[in-house]
Amino acid sequence: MSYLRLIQYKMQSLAETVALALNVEVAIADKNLTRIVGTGDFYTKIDDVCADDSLFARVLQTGESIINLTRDKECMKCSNKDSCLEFANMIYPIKENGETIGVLAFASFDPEQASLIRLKKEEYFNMLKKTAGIVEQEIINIKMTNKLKKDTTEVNEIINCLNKGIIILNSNDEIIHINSKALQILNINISHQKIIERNINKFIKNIKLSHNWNEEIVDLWTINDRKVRVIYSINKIVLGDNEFSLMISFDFMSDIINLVKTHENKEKIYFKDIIGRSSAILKAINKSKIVASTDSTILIEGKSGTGKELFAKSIHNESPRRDGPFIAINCASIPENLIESELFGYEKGAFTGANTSGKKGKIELANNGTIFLDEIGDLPIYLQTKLLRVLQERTIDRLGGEKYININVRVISATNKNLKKMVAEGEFRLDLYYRLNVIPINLPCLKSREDDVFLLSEYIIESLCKKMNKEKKFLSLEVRDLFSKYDWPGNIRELENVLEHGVCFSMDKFIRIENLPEYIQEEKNAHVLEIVEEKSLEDLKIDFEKSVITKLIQKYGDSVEGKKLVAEKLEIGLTTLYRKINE
Ligand SMILES: Nc1ncnc2c1ncn2[C@@H]1O[C@H](COP(=O)(O)OP(=O)(O)OP(=O)(O)O)[C@@H](O)[C@H]1O
Repeated sequence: MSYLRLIQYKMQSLAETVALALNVEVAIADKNLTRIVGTGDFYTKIDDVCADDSLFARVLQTGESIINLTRDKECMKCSNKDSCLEFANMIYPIKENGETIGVLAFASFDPEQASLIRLKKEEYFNMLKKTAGIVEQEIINIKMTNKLKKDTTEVNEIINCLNKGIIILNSNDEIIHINSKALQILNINISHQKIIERNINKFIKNIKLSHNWNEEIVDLWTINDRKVRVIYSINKIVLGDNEFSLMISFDFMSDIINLVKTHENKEKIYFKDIIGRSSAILKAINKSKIVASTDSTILIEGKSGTGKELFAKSIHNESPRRDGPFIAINCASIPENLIESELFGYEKGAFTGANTSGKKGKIELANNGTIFLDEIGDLPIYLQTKLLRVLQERTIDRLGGEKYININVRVISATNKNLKKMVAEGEFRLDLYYRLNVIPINLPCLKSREDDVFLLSEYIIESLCKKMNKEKKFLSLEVRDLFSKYDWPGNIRELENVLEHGVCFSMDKFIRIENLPEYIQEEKNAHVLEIVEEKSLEDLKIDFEKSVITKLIQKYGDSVEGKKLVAEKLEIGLTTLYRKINE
């Protein structure tokens, strides 16, 4: 629809006023030569299309005005000349951005009117020009209004998409935009329309608007007599003519904390980050890769430090839920009286000390993602029943809540306890055990993982050296020997700790026994005693000689120069040293 059409009624009334004041008839035709406004004889011809060889058409084509006061040769070219009743007319182009989009005409249908126009030609032409100017201005206004409406809709659309509360104020601190998240956070029982143009202080009592711009501020706002802890920032937006508005963006502090926790857990770990080539670990990785693409409930069993959390994260990050949250909760590390509210959340006022606005539980936070229930064997038996319902019905009810909330989570649980034994002893619900143990994944302990201890050591040492800004280090032969004999009750976590100690205290490129924590060194002595009891004195002498030579070569180097030094230290000839090395 053309802009002229949009302002048709307004222009009709303008035309009637002008016609009355000047004693002429007025018409406006649009770009398609359709008459859209008309007074007098023109009125009955509204919506008629003018001839395309008419004067209207010519003004449209050339963009030049025409004054035709005598029905002279100008009219002869018009195919409508025989039925035309006009005695005189003047036509002016209506332009928008330099383009002619219509025409405005003054015309007379009786001789008296015509002689008036002829008499006051200049004044009439001036009025015609001014009236065309009014029409053009009106078009600009309607365009601006349309654009503003569109901009407002766009701004609203944009700010509604933001996952933050956004309020925009004008220079009188009145709300001119507010997004749905803000309405939700403020929990104000008032419609969007009713809040617009109301002063911000009516809703947020103690908001400080004169703060440093763009800085994140943590503060307590009073909303509906509730104190709410928020983090907010204010940006000043300068509009034309020194008009400015303020944009307040804010969040509940508790939401931010939950978000941070969620992201902490969402550290991107994939199967490729799980180090190991032993058949036992490869079996676990392959099984996990297959189940990652499904939504099945998984139970990861393994001793402490075997990588249960690492597996849970990899499964999540390589599952269709990878873009959703990964929320971990350790059932053993939270005091028993807090587990229920941590897991299931609570409604406001559910118990003394509860957050006044209620709180989402971890399961609810994991909606559309994965909940990782670590150390599930430590979940108190009365909560096992509640968890069972979550697994069966996929709904939760918050503490003190009256309604069930639908949730869509994948459950991965982990344990280092023998759940089957716990079931037999009545410490774990059998039905819950079956629900959790749909796909069991068993993680092998480090001791049973063949040479993985060295592969893992290499990987861990490399990342530790990078972290500590040290040159690349290697395990000495003695340490390798110890590592392969040690039981590793703390599995990979223990290996990480032992190596951190080693890297920290090693002064050259080898990590030696003396660089390791003392309890491991004692372990070595225990092994020595075992060995002493098992071997003859002659064998022990050979072993000792071998370890001394190895150590000295590690210290002075494998070069001829290094070996000369070693022979000197041991007060033996170089040939004897070579023979011993060969032996
Ligand atoms: N295969 C592996 N490759 C690399 N790092 C590993 C591997 N397995 C475990 N780790 C590392 O060992 C440490 C312990 O792993 P994780 O926390 O996943 O074990 P866990 O079985 O969940 O332990 P816990 O039962 O004590 O909670 C982590 O730092 C982890 O990155």
